[in-house]
Amino acid sequence: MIILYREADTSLNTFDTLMKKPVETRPENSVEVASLETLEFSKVVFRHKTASYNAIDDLSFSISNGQTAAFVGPSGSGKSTLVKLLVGLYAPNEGEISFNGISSRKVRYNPLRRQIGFVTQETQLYAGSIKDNMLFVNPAASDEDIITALQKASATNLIAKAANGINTVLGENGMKLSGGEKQRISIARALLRNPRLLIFDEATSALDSITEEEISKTIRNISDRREQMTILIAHRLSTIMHADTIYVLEKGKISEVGSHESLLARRGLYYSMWRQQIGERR
Ligand SMILES: Nc1ncnc2c1ncn2[C@@H]1O[C@H](COP(=O)(O)OP(=O)(O)OP(=O)(O)O)[C@@H](O)[C@H]1O
Repeated sequence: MIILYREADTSLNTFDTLMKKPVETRPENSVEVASLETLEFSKVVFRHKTASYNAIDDLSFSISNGQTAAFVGPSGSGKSTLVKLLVGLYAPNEGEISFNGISSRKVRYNPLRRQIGFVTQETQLYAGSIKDNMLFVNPAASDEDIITALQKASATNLIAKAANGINTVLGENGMKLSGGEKQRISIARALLRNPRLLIFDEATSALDSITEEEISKTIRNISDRREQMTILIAHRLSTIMHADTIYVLEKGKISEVGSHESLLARRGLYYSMWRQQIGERR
């Protein structure tokens, strides 16, 4: 886990830096999606400029409010590229991405991005209080909003042991947090946006297996509340097995789709990844 305590005026994390990249240079990007309820990829093809193959190849899926979709697959199968397409950092070469049925070629991305909460394996907190770290994403949030978000992220023990509650200062001269505690703050921060879509991108990959299990449970509780759409991206299948639909990616294509049980019954790539990971844990 990479932990950075940054100055308050720098970006929160790499993804937020990326999210700030302007994409609304075209006048046709004028339609605002007020409350994101559905997301659809339809036969999307994307090729990096320097590549001779498609990173995303004829990919179709859809998700609507309350549902959880997971994407798994070997390194290089296109998981990161898919997320970048989703938030408009890349535009499809072919096919269509739509939000509430509106084409990505027409939507205004900045209001859309404000409805997306993102948790990565890189937890970046800056030197300031827990509250400062939370307000960064939603300056209008009240103390009560912050505490509710921390509760949903199962971070109440952390607040109970912090000397000054949410006003406790973090960082080199303040309270030191474990990897799991930092990740809980990161999850609470994503929730404080009241996101319509939550993306957990390898959110437990940098944690030891006991902490991973605890954080996975928290992620599951959050997605089980069905208050938003949830997208899980992970190598470790224990983190995603509860998803409504699991998509197995191979070389940019969906090779298998289904629930955990149905994919195990297929005895394909998902099954072999599962067998391998169970073996590693023994
Ligand atoms: N900027 C880029 N330029 C050229 N090719 C790229 C670029 N980024 C990714 N690729 C290629 O696109 C394909 C998909 O990569 P991507 O990073 O989306 O995979 P991934 O499943 O997220 O991998 P990992 O699990 O290792 O993060 C790979 O073949 C990768 O080499």
